[in-house]
Amino acid sequence: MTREDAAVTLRGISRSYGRGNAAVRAVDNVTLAFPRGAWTAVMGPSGSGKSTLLHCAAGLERVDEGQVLLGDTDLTAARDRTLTELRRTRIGFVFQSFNLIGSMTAAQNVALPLRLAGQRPSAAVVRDTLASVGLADRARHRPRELSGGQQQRVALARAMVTRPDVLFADEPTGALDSTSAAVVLDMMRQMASNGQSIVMVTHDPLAAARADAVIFLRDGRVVDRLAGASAGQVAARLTALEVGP
Ligand SMILES: Nc1ncnc2c1ncn2[C@@H]1O[C@H](COP(=O)(O)OP(=O)(O)OP(=O)(O)O)[C@@H](O)[C@H]1O
Repeated sequence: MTREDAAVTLRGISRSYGRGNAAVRAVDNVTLAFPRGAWTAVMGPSGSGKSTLLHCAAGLERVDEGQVLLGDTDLTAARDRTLTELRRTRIGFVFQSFNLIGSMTAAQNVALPLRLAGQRPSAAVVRDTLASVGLADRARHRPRELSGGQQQRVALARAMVTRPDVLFADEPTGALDSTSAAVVLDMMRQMASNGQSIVMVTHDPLAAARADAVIFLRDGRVVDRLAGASAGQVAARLTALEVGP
């Protein structure tokens, strides 16, 4: 894959926590490209470094070694201010716990990234973005007045309103029942089909099977990759890694 085809390129990245005997190499010399316009899932046993990898790729955390490129932009060389700006304008993030602001309506939550970027969001943009996740009629509702699935859809709309280069998702269906999860995954599938690059960490083989490809981590390293796999194939691979040598 050339650099032009990659939404995010990781070159020999490592990230450790702690010092001395207590040091943990959460991500260990990973080289990987997340293709542009594709949905990639990241799986692996608990503690294999999935969240750390995602946070490093999204510029939420610094790497100790190696290089992270967002398109052509070197995040590792960026100063903190530049990185904050890049995160606001070119990266979208959704979390397991939604992270909406409770005192704001759905529309205000969706408008927030544009406001933070110094723009005055038009009502039409906010309305259209909420409509794209099927929540045009919930614009004035606050998070506590919405179901978990609806809250995650507001979070998706908030992440997408800036038209980010990459949408990062950390366990986006982890707090949802299976019906709400399926709706959220359908929306992410639609976004990917429209050309949105997505990188998603998940424990759920059903969620991973909706992605175009699945990367498997163990002990901070990439150990396998499946493309177009069924949920059963993904689950079997994950189980083998969890019990493997
Ligand atoms: N802030 C931190 N301080 C110390 N150690 C950490 C920190 N964050 C992660 N680690 C360690 O780094 C390793 C990888 O953690 P990480 O959260 O990236 O794994 P994960 O695959 O996302 O796990 P899970 O599936 O359980 O969420 C683990 O051993 C973890 O204990």
